[in-house]
Amino acid sequence: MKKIALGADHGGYELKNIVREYLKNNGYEVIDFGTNSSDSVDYPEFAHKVGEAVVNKEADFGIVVCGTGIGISIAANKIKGVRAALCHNVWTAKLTRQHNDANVLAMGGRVIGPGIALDMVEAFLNTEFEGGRHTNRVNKIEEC
Ligand SMILES: O=C[C@H](O)[C@H](O)[C@H](O)COP(=O)(O)O
Repeated sequence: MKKIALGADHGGYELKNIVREYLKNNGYEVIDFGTNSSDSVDYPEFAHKVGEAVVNKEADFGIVVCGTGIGISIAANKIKGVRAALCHNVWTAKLTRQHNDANVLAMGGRVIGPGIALDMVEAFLNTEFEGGRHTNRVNKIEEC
């Protein structure tokens, strides 16, 4: 069973909960690092918890959500070994797995609706890294 780490600030809290219930209902194990209310919080805290869980292999993948997805993806990418991709559609959610071997999906709770978000989550979690010409590129990211 795939294990997914979730994190959000207040701007992503509602969408994060929708994603959590969807994942639980579809056979995934979920580690929810919060936030757990719509009270204002700072997104780096949640990005870092999710990122650490992914690089420490407590989770197979992470999903992070803030208002735009921008701040929380920037913060997640500060953790060495995290490749967080901010996506707004299924095409990019799929391609970032195939080409970038992304291990964290970032979304904007104030940008996209739950329908597209869940389709993106499915695409992200069920697409394999293609390797090949992309392997050197991903390795070069990790050398930085
Ligand atoms: O990139 C940052 C995120 O979109 C945050 O969710 C956003 O900045 C929070 O804004 P506010 O404090 O105005 O709710």
